[in-house]
Amino acid sequence: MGNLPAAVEHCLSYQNLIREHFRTAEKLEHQEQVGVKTGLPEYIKIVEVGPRDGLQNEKMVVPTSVKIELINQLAEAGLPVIEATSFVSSKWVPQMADHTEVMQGIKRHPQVSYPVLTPNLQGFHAAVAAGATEVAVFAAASESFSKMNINCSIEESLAKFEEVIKLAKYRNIPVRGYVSCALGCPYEGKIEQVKVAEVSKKLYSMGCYEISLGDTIGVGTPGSMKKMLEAVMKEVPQRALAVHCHDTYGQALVNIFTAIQV
Ligand SMILES: CC(C)(COP(=O)([O-])OP(=O)([O-])OC[C@H]1O[C@@H](n2cnc3c(N)ncnc32)[C@H](O)[C@@H]1OP(=O)([O-])[O-])[C@@H](O)C(=O)NCCC(=O)NCCSC(=O)C[C@@](C)(O)CC(=O)[O-]
Repeated sequence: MGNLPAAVEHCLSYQNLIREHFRTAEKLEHQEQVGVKTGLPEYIKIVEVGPRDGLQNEKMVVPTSVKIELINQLAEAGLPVIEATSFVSSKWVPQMADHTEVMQGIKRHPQVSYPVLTPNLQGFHAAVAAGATEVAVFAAASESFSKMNINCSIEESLAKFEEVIKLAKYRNIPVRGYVSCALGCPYEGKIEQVKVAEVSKKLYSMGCYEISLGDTIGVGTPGSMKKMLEAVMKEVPQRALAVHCHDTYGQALVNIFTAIQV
């Protein structure tokens, strides 16, 4: 998965992150030429999401001290970005109810950034109060998933995210954007690529510095990944795109590899 020491250069503060983002963009521009020869980039940014996306799915709530130790060990292992928790309703996701304690308990490494999920202004305020310096908003390309996940339509969710992004910009806090169901939905099945591209474009236009395209239920294949990315790349610059692949059917690695090649 790429050149880890280069990835470790990633920086925590907004200024450094943005600087790094543009530096990455330069690297990527260079890679576009290298890539023509090798088909593979020299640099891959890894966003570790286990403490949030992994632990939110555990039936038993993992003790806060174990979460903190996990995040600290992931940082020690050299990961540049560790999504630490989410500031969502504890009625909806009890596994993340200890978000504030987690954020305040971890040892912050200056080279590591610790983004957290914030679905609305309430979550954003709580995240900032807990010490978050990067946040992520999470939309979906499926109306049914949006309703089931965050209790509102895609359009309504984008309005809430716009408020978060505006305030985040004002406070110099970078915002990452997710688009769930980019390759399929648990309720609607196939999702049109134009819808994925449309939601991605909206989040990017609002100010998300990176759009992570989620294969939420792991139904993607190399073929569908390639087509979806090609559709999204018409609307969002390639260097601002990431993929988030669930391994439900053992296809995550090959899908990630396809995304890297694309
Ligand atoms: C979005 C809400 C909050 C809307 O939930 P809602 O019930 O529609 O919210 P509301 O505004 O009507 O408020 C109702 C109650 O929720 C509270 N509330 C309102 N906002 C917050 C907040 N931020 N933090 C804590 N509490 C909150 C609010 O204070 C109120 O409390 P009450 O008065 O009833 O006591 C809810 O639906 C929710 O928390 N959903 C959880 C969604 C979630 O975490 N999903 C998993 C992450 S997404 C994901 O995994 C996909 C991803 C990112 O990994 C990519 C991929 O794989 O595709």
